[in-house]
Amino acid sequence: MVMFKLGVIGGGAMGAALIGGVIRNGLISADKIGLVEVDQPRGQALQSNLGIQLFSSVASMAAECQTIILAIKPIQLFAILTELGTQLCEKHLVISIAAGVPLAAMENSLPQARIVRVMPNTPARIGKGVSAYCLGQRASGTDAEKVEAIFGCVGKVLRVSEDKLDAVTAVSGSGPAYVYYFIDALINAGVYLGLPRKDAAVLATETVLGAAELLKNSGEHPRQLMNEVTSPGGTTAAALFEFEKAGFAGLVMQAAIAAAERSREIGKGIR
Ligand SMILES: NC(=O)C1=CN([C@@H]2O[C@H](COP(=O)(O)OP(=O)(O)OC[C@H]3O[C@@H](n4cnc5c(N)ncnc54)[C@H](O)[C@@H]3O)[C@@H](O)[C@H]2O)C=CC1
Ligand SMILES: O=C(O)[C@@H]1CCC=N1
Repeated sequence: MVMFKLGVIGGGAMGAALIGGVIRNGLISADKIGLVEVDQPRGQALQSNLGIQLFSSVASMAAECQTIILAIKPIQLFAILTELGTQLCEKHLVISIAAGVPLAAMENSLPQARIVRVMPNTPARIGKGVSAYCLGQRASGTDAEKVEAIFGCVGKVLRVSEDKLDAVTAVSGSGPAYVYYFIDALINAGVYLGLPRKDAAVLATETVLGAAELLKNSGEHPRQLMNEVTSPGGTTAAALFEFEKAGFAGLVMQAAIAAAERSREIGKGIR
């Protein structure tokens, strides 16, 4: 258990996942975690379910919490930075998880605070996330340790340079949605072929989980593991031929490249 108070602005999908993980892992006790959430019923539900403190303004939070996570959408971020600007001093560490928004823009808005940018993902909800972070100019090695401790509560943590964060967003930030898209399609294929939807869902989900675990644990190349499934003249070869003809690999790459490009646009304030 560490002795700092953590403030979170925005208790949505990611904010709630982070708070839950930090409490579950015993890094910070619930009474040392504060939340500002404009959606009052949501804020109150998180307060009563998790035992955290609700603040009515970012100013009151900043007066009590020197480590603050910004878990609002990029479009909401600058209004919050403006509100925070006069409240923060060099003792504050601000951690932004907003997609696209560069450190320099936040450092301009908050000239005193130390800032870190992190890109987590939604499996953080069950402690199976992966996050990549980069330090702002004023942030220290101690700040890096703090970020690793917080995000380590919800999964793996990597440090990268800021120029890699759009790519990280495209691969792991948005990545869970690509995987669900694929699983959903595989379930529908099973249903088309006559499986009950419930069975198709178990088969598709366990297949993705098992294949990912095997890839991770074996250390083998994905192609090697693909070859292991693909018998000469067999069923898998027939399926993979269809993927090849449709340009599936190129499509996945194009989709991720579009996500990275959108992250860069968000960084430039393009709606
Ligand atoms: N959802 C995802 O997969 C990921 C999201 N992110 C980033 O995390 C951030 C949050 O995203 P989500 O949690 O998905 O969004 P969300 O919409 O689920 O949560 C945002 C929360 O902020 C609250 N909020 C809005 N304005 C506020 C204000 N002025 N003061 C206090 N609370 C306010 C909303 O009521 C909502 O509960 C975004 O910047 C996004 O780019 C990063 C990685 C993954
Ligand atoms: O779609 C988005 O903008 C956010 C960032 C990464 C995942 N979701």
